[in-house]
Amino acid sequence: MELLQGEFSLTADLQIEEGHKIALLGPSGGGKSTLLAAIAGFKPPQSGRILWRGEDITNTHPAQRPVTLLFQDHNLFPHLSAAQNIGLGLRPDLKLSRTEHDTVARALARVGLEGHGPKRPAEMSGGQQQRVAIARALLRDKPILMLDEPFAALGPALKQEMLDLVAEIVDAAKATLLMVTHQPEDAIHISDQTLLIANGKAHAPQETTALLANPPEVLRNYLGQ
Ligand SMILES: Nc1ncnc2c1ncn2[C@@H]1O[C@H](COP(=O)(O)OP(=O)(O)OP(=O)(O)O)[C@@H](O)[C@H]1O
Repeated sequence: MELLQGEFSLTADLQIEEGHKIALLGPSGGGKSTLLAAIAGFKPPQSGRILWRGEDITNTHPAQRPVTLLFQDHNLFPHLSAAQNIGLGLRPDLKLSRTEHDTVARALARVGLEGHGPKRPAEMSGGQQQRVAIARALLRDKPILMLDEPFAALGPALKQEMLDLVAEIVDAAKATLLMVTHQPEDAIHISDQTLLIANGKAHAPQETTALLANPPEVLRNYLGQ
């Protein structure tokens, strides 16, 4: 597919195999967020198609796509509590059953926020807010989870913990993960494949360790090697 955006054009001619955990790596402005937005249905391509399990979803409404997309920030509704924000992942009308309330409580505990359910985002730190957003994304149970630099606001220890949690949940659900990161060590930590995007071209995913052991020039420049 090809997507035009002002002066910028993104081309992506590639296939992603289900069940992989894929890091998106490449220079700022290269098109990483644009690719995720195209897959999620927020930016329509000018030409080409996006297929999911052989079905053309190029014109499918974002809500109907098999995808959850989590941004670095602006993920939570400020007037809702942490528990309500998570509950939205289960039921958009928030009419939760007792079992669903329990699921929300477990999700909060899972991201280390037991007892924080009644708090509103403004009463929480940036990292705590992001953990709430992650809890909701994980509950949505879609086959593709896309994270756009999700852990930038977290300290190193917490970031490792969250990467491990995401990996564990993605593996358990046999889901596919696409995660934008600027940290090669995060790519090594969580991904088995890495998709390089530079200068508006998305390359086919390659094995992360092999790619980073022998990076092409554009990746070497980006990594400062
Ligand atoms: N709404 C827009 N209108 C016009 N151009 C845009 C728009 N949004 C982004 N761009 C341009 O598209 C290009 C790709 O942006 P994109 O956000 O996908 O890059 P990125 O690889 O995610 O960068 P970063 O690592 O800095 O987040 C950039 O050159 C950017 O200036």
